[in-house]
Amino acid sequence: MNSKSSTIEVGADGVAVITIINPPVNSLSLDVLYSLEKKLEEGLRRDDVKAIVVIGYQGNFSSGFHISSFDDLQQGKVAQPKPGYVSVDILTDTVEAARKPLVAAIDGYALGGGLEIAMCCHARISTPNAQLGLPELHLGIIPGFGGTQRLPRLVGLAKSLEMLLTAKLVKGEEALDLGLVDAIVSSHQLLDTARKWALDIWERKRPWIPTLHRNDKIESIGEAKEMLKFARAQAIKQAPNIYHPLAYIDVIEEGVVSGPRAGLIKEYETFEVLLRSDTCKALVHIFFAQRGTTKVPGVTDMGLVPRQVKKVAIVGGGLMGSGIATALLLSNYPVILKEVNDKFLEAGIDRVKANLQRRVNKGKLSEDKFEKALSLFKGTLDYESFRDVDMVIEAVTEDVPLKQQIFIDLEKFCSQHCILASNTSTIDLNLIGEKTKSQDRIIGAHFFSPAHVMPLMEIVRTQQTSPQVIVDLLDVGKKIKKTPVVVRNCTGFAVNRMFFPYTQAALLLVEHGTDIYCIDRAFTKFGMPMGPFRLCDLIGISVAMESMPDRTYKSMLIPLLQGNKRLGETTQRGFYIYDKRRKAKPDPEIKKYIEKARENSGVNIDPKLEKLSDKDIVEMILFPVVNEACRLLAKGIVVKASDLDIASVMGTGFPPYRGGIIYWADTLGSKYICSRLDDWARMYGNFFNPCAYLADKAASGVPLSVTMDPTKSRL
Ligand SMILES: C[C@H](O)CC(=O)SCCNC(=O)CCNC(=O)[C@H](O)C(C)(C)COP(=O)(O)OP(=O)(O)OC[C@H]1O[C@@H](n2cnc3c(N)ncnc32)[C@H](O)[C@@H]1OP(=O)(O)O
Repeated sequence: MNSKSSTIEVGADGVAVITIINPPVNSLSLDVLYSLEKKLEEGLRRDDVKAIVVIGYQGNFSSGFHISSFDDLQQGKVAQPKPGYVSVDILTDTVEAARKPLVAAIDGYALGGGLEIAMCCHARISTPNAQLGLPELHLGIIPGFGGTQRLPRLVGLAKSLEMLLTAKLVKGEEALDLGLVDAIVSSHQLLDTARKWALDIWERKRPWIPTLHRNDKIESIGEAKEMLKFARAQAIKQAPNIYHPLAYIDVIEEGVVSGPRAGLIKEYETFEVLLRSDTCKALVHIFFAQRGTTKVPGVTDMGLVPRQVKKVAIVGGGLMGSGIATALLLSNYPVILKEVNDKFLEAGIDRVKANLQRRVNKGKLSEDKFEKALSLFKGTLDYESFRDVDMVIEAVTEDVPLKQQIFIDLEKFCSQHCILASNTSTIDLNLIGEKTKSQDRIIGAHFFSPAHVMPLMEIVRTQQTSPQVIVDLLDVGKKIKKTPVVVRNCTGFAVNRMFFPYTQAALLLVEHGTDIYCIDRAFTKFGMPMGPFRLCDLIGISVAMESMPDRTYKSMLIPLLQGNKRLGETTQRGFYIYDKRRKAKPDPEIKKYIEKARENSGVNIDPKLEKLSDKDIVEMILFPVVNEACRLLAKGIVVKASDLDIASVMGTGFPPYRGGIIYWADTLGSKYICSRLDDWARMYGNFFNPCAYLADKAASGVPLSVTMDPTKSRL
């Protein structure tokens, strides 16, 4: 059997079973599609075949078009079928219009092109655990095999808009309620039921209506137009910089107004354009970069098998500790939470309960699962119950002697195989473990607040951390649905290292005359969820990199604000003022603080910086971030540039459709970035000095993402 193909097997009942094969998730490469086309034609031609069942190999229907082929198609490296060939010629005019019924038997994933093939069939049978959806939005494209026309005809416009514009997947039961599938059966009954269903259609015992011609679910033109108008306004509001959400609406509208055939044509024409867009290229980069974070040379390529972590203990029930405990409980890990006294323990337990309860209130967790999570959760005031845990995550305040003592105690009480992790965001892990002999099993598990919500986890390894422990933590990370980025031990790791220059550059601009609120606006226009000052108010002002005085801009504004208890949202005042509903409003009073800060630091207003364009604001603040990211690459803190792209997107809110910090920088070119930093360094000081890595890349014209041997770094 070719691992990228499809097979056909005709049974004595006259049903041909066509299996899509491309493990692990049966994505549709051009090879697979061509093979599928041949098998479909064979099934339709053969006299001994009455009906056809389409199924995916080993429990997954298909995860859709093969995303790795996008690059080849974009660059014209492969001969591709004429536009619309798959969508119209094959799926619509051959499969859907066939004189033999086809039934899709869906288990596992039926996504993108996979679900589109299933929707062309005359019925769909699914298992309860199957996941169905059209997640093309995340790739900067629209479906290209008829999904924008068939989904609304199966589930109605409102639901299809929701599924398409949020890339939402639905499970078997919901798919049945919606009308996306026709029956739900267990995995072991799937094939038999689908065969029987196909024969029933052939014998006219069940309806045989092509999906494209169904009109029982789709709204009238008038109603549809209203709904699409609303959806269009929402899409513009939510993502003004990107076009493809609007393309969904335009293409659906064409189908509603001019008929599904016209909709299909507009769909594939639009698909072809979007496939070649910068947004698609950046989002596909993010797709693979995200999956690439778990591939760490010298660690994950050594054939190590993750050991099973059955029970976890958390030390410290504050905001971070309780968030981490929540994340673990939600993935069914038994968790012990340790605190120093009854009062703190109770508060920690209450935080965890409140986190879980909020999920129940939002409909994201059933009462049963809430009870199950709580039954796995225990509090303690000593280390006695730590003897059988497989992993401990320390999450106490950033206090070196305290953490050192905790690790001494952990070494005493935990078994020898137990992973000893710290959630520190600033302290050297070697220092934390200095007083133990367990350096090989000490590792950083740096979560971002709120830990049960934020998707990123930095896994920090020291020179001594064993690869086995890294592999174990990567596995736990996957199970609790975090995207891990493995970093080496250094000040601030990857995310905070990039975050420091971000806030400092913003403060430098303000002290030289740029308006705070103009800066924040420029960043929301750029695509960040909020600007640097609004973010500072939300998370509290970050500690400067004292250990790097050569590139620390010492703002006088921060101490002034802190001195007046303007600490951000928590005190209802910071760079903004906040009402009771935490809505931010610019505060004219802030001017007084800025003037005082200028006076204290002896900085004058620079007329050029007073009226910077949005583009210049973004560059003056983000190029120092790029510069710091280059230092991380030069030092080998991360193994590949794409890890920083993921860290920036998931840790700092960098817009994914710009591909992450280094990807974005490479679209502008290192030469341009370096020359601008050089200019600013001359005008505003060392803070902007380009590092050797960046300067080298600029001189040689090599993209920043091409990493060099860290041992040769001049940093
Ligand atoms: C014309 C059409 O309308 C256009 C399309 O169909 S575009 C494609 C639409 N489909 C998608 O966007 C689905 C993308 N895939 C996913 O979301 C997830 O992979 C999944 C939910 C299917 C599975 O998730 P999970 O179990 O966590 O496994 P995950 O690690 O992501 O995937 C397993 C492997 O399959 C690969 N893969 C998954 N779907 C793929 C696809 N559509 N194309 C190419 N590779 C794919 C992954 O890159 C990964 O490869 P690796 O092991 O070398 O890193």
